[in-house]
Amino acid sequence: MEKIIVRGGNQLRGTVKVEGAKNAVLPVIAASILAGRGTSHIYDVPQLADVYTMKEVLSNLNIDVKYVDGKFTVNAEKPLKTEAPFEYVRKMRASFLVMGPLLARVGKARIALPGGCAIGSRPIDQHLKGFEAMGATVEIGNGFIEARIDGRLQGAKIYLDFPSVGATENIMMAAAMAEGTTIIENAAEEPEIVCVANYLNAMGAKVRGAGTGEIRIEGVDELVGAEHTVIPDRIEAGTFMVAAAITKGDVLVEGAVSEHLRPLIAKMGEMGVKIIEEENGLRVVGPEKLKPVDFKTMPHPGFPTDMQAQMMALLLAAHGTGVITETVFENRFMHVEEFRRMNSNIKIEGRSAIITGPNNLQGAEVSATDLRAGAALIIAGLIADGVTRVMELKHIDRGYVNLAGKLQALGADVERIEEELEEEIENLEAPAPLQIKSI
Ligand SMILES: CC(=O)N[C@H]1[C@@H](OP(=O)(O)OP(=O)(O)OC[C@H]2O[C@@H](n3ccc(=O)[nH]c3=O)[C@H](O)[C@@H]2O)O[C@H](CO)[C@@H](O)[C@@H]1O
Ligand SMILES: C=C(OP(=O)(O)O)C(=O)O
Repeated sequence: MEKIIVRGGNQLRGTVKVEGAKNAVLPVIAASILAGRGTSHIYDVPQLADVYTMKEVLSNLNIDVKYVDGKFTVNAEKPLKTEAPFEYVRKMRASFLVMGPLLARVGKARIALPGGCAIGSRPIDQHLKGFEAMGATVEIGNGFIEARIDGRLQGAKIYLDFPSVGATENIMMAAAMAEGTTIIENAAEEPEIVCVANYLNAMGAKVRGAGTGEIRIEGVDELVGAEHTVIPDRIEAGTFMVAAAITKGDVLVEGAVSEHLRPLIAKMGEMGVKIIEEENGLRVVGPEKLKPVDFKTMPHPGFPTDMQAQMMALLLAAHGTGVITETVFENRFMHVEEFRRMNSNIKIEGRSAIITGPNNLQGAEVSATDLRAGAALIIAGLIADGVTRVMELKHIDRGYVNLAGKLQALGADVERIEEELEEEIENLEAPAPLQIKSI
């Protein structure tokens, strides 16, 4: 089993480059199913476990997919299969994003039910409500959701009860080839939605208003393959920003887009972190003494839930008490137990975590309960006394390319290692037992 080993105490310095956004590339790859003609070329595709899972999902649908050197090529001209089995959906909930495109292209999709995950039950009722409003029938049974439509999906007005990112994307993709106009009200406004809409439009779709709460999609008869570059990953960028700040470091996060990071920049600024906009990214300079802040996670442009755990790590180092309220997911505080193993003072009251610092963090063996929790534990390890060992790296690999290597390049004492190898190194380092010869 692999683990990441962090020895605290080093300041981060230098430049780190941000990858293409995981949460944009997954729906973009799903959207490429809509092209009945031509090949799509998608650039800046990060080498993540989730990208490989999505590649498998598409191959399984009889789609030709190639992924070489950050470029993803998709050709969906052959007759499509319509099923995404549990082995994929279990690994990655975003597999469910193929439902909208399949319904639009072939009028049928059978996808395994996503089920719950570490951060909450995560229902998909808003996706299904959208498809039903567009005329599809939806049946659930034997662990699958099957949606069908005779003929084409029909444009509809759909009000989302919550601005769900996935539901907005799934409905937007389905509506791109529906008959007539679809209006999504209370749509999610995340930058990733805009990235998907731009790709759809490059394929010939007519999507307007992405990035606002009302998206208007005029359905077209056909979409064709197109070229598209994925936006930089604002959550990866934010993760390095926090890592730089906690070590009182000075790091240029190359490719970070300030427009996508407003809530994080504001809150880190309130904590005393200096964030300077440079031509090619954001430079982050950590202060001697961090101040505490309160914040609530919210849909964009509110504070992103995907940065909550990393910011909790930063609050552990702040002088005073800060309160984090998680409103997007009902159970996204699994990392608190792991932080406690590192000697931290955190209280949970309902949906809020109360963090009092500064904490004298101690290295410990901890588990990445989800991908952001994993990143947050590594960040805490950067200032902990002694050695932090982070396990369950499969979660981290879903969303971060070479996180340990990138931190190491910035000067952190971080390495990724096989458990057996660590034992061997420890044995080598241990002093040889004293030999007493009998006379
Ligand atoms: C691949 C991807 O892009 N993942 C992101 C996406 O996930 P995802 O698209 O799954 O997140 P949603 O915005 O859909 O979910 C937000 C909340 O709405 C609820 N909900 C959602 C859909 C639905 O039909 N019914 C319902 O009740 C969820 O349980 C959750 O409590 O947005 C989340 C919120 O910013 C991020 O944390 C994830 O990193
Ligand atoms: C929760 C996340 O992703 P997913 O929706 O893919 O689980 C995340 O990226 O933090």
